Amino acid sequence: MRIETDFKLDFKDVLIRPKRSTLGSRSEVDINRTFRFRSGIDWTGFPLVAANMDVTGSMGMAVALSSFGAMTALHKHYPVEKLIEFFGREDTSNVFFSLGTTESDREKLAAVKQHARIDKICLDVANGYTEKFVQLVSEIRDENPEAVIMAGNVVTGDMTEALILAGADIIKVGIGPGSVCTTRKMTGVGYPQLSAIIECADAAHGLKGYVCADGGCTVPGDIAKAYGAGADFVMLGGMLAGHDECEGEIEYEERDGERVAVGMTFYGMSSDTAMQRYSGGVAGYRASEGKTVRVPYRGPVTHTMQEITGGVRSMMTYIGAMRLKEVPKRTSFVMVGAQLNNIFGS
Ligand SMILES: NC(=O)C1=CN([C@@H]2O[C@H](COP(=O)(O)OP(=O)(O)OC[C@H]3O[C@@H](n4cnc5c(N)ncnc54)[C@H](OP(=O)(O)O)[C@@H]3O)[C@@H](O)[C@H]2O)C=CC1
Ligand SMILES: Nc1nc2c(ncn2[C@@H]2O[C@H](COP(=O)(O)O)[C@@H](O)[C@H]2O)c(=O)[nH]1
Ligand SMILES: [K+]
Repeated sequence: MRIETDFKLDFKDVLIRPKRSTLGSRSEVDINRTFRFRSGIDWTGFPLVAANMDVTGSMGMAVALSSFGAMTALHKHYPVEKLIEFFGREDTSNVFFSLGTTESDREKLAAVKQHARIDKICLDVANGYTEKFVQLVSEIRDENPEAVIMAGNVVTGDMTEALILAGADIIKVGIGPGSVCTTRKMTGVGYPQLSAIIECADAAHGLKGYVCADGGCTVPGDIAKAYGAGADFVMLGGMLAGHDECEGEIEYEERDGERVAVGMTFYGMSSDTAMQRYSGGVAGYRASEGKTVRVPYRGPVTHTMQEITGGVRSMMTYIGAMRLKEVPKRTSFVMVGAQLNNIFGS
């Protein structure tokens, strides 16, 4: 047994220190960034990604976020016909095709590729530390030499490097920080998300790779901190749940004779709910590592996206970063014991 005694940080442990700047307005900053991937593909946009979860990784979300220049990783449970139709019809430069480790996921990708161009792939597993996963990344790279490949999840520099060397362009970072995740509770495994981003970004950038901070953002300021820590992309589940563009039943209540939308169910992809839906239950040797919650109904995602982009723009003027790419260089974090005044709620 060994103990690492460095203190590792989460979003809640830091604030970003303001710096003098020449920027006069939040309209002057550019939240878009251009990436050149080693496959040769360029992408320009606001590097935010809707998570490949049933509720948020929807085709409706993909269309809505695209209008903000942001991305969506579709969930992996769409039937092949629907994917062929979608990838054939829409501009999909902001859309990831997601797959896990099963042979049927790969067959689906192959089938869709016969009809449409797939140039962004998200290879997503709970535990990115297995040799099998490294092997899978390298096979998917061989089969898709021109695609941008995002792969994860991991939380340390060594595994970030291994997956980039195996062929991934973007490493997805986060084990256990998610809003409907119970991995830390069930397994005791995890890593504080801000430190994970800092350490994985350092490793990835040294190899000309990128990182996507996945999970744990609860407010726009957490997204700002993720960019400050070196995240090239930020993935959101919970913050995008509850909107019209999500997949899932909206719940209604009668209020004063009127039927009003009040909530929506949101669940982890490793929860009982997901396992009942896709695997006919929880296998005997494992436990669920996700929960099912009811989130308030929040209307169209546009308003939430405006809050997010507005928050990021404002952060950039506070630290004098004209472009998103400059944010980590301009970021000094201060460690804090408390950060929010909750007298009227959070
Ligand atoms: N970022 C995070 O912290 C987490 C994210 N998730 C999300 O939920 C989705 C579904 O997860 P899930 O159904 O658990 O599995 P995955 O779909 O990620 O992985 C399944 C494969 O990995 C093997 N595996 C080995 N060790 C583990 C482990 N510790 N946890 C999970 N699988 C393992 C499984 O074999 P076998 O079943 O035989 O063990 C199976 O072959 C993931 O794709 C991810 O999006 C889930 C948990 C954590
Ligand atoms: N441990 C688990 N993690 C999960 C599960 N379903 C999804 N996830 C991860 O969470 C993020 C989204 O995080 P959020 O804080 O923005 O909501 C998602 O991308 C996955 O990596 C799960 O069942 N268990
Ligand atoms: K998680």
